[in-house]
Amino acid sequence: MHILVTGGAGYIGSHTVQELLRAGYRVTVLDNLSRGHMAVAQVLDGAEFVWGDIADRELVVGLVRSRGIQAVLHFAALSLVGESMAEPSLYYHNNVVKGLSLLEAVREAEVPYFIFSSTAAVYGEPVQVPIEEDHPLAPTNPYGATKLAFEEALRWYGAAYGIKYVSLRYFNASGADPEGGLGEDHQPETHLIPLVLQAALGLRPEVTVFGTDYPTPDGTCIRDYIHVTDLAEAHVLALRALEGGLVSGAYNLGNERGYSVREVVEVARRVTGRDFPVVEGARRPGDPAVLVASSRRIREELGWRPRYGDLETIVRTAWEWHRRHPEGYEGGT
Ligand SMILES: NC(=O)c1ccc[n+]([C@@H]2O[C@H](COP(=O)([O-])OP(=O)(O)OC[C@H]3O[C@@H](n4cnc5c(N)ncnc54)[C@H](O)[C@@H]3O)[C@@H](O)[C@H]2O)c1
Ligand SMILES: O=c1ccn([C@@H]2O[C@H](COP(=O)(O)OP(=O)(O)O[C@H]3O[C@H](CO)[C@@H](O)[C@H](O)[C@H]3O)[C@@H](O)[C@H]2O)c(=O)[nH]1
Repeated sequence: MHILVTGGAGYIGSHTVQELLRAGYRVTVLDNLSRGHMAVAQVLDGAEFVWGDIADRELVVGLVRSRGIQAVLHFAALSLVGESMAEPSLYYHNNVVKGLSLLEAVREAEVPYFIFSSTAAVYGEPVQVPIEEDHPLAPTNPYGATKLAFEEALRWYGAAYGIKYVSLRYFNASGADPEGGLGEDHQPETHLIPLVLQAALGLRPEVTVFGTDYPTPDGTCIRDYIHVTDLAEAHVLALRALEGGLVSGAYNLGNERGYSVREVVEVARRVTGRDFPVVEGARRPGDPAVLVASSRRIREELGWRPRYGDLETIVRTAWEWHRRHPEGYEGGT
């Protein structure tokens, strides 16, 4: 089966392309490189890379028809909570307007299967933890709102046009390919674990804790960190399940265990054996206090089992990559 992966030059998309290739799928990546890395193509040399935009409907329809594509895995998006609060227009345009254009191309070319990268941010501030899939959907930031808008469009397109889909609601993706070829490299970096590791490498003077007055045991935000390879494997499972007749729907993906910002810093100090300055700062607008998943549904229905579930392992795999690629992909693969 031939798969189109949008955003496959980015962090989670590239790790998923690797798992798809290992599982024997043929893969074409579509990425406009607005946030991704051409160097990923050297690591994933079994995949075809096409430089283009998801909103280029003619290009997408042409790729689907010429390659006989049967499934689209849609990672391409802007995905930073803070940036979305400052620039909602960017987020509505890229994630919703361009996303809908992609969906139109998928409908026109009659692609049967679709997997969407959704997010814990669709839930907003949890009314109960761990969060199950039927938790109210009330995003607290434009990023989550745009992801929810696309999820809903997909649901209605699925019902009306017969597209079989899965929306995977990831919690905090982290870690790096344990075999060392792929890692996390965002420019600028805003994610906690790579920032902490860059501080441990001496590439940043300090780490700032965003908010110490949250209603949590140590006052800092709690998140559920999930290894990127475990996420990637969930896509392969979801794809196989769709091929086997799975009913469309949404699944959470997290480790069902929350860590505070301070706990992440402590784990990073232990794993790296290095100390670095940590300063306390203001809250970052749009951040919910606690996000912890229940992944019961995907475990029970698709048999998903995380292989790299504990935070030390997650941070260790990320550390291995950052140590070898202090300047990210631009420093060479
Ligand atoms: N990183 C996380 O913790 C996390 C958590 C939940 C959900 N997600 C979702 O997972 C997906 C991937 O996240 P990531 O961290 O790998 O992000 P990323 O920025 O590393 O990758 C996104 C890729 O999409 C590409 N892209 C963006 N807009 C495009 C467009 N219009 N046309 C073509 N390509 C385009 C970028 O160039 C980039 O390579 C996103 O949809 C994100 O919302 C991420
Ligand atoms: O310098 C920093 C960076 C982050 N944080 C905190 O660390 C936590 C994690 O932040 P970050 O790594 O930026 O991830 P999130 O903002 O939680 O968002 C990620 O996880 C979401 C799902 O939970 C996804 O939807 C998003 O795409 C993805 O970026 C948050 O509480 C931040 O406030 C800090 O305290 N200091």
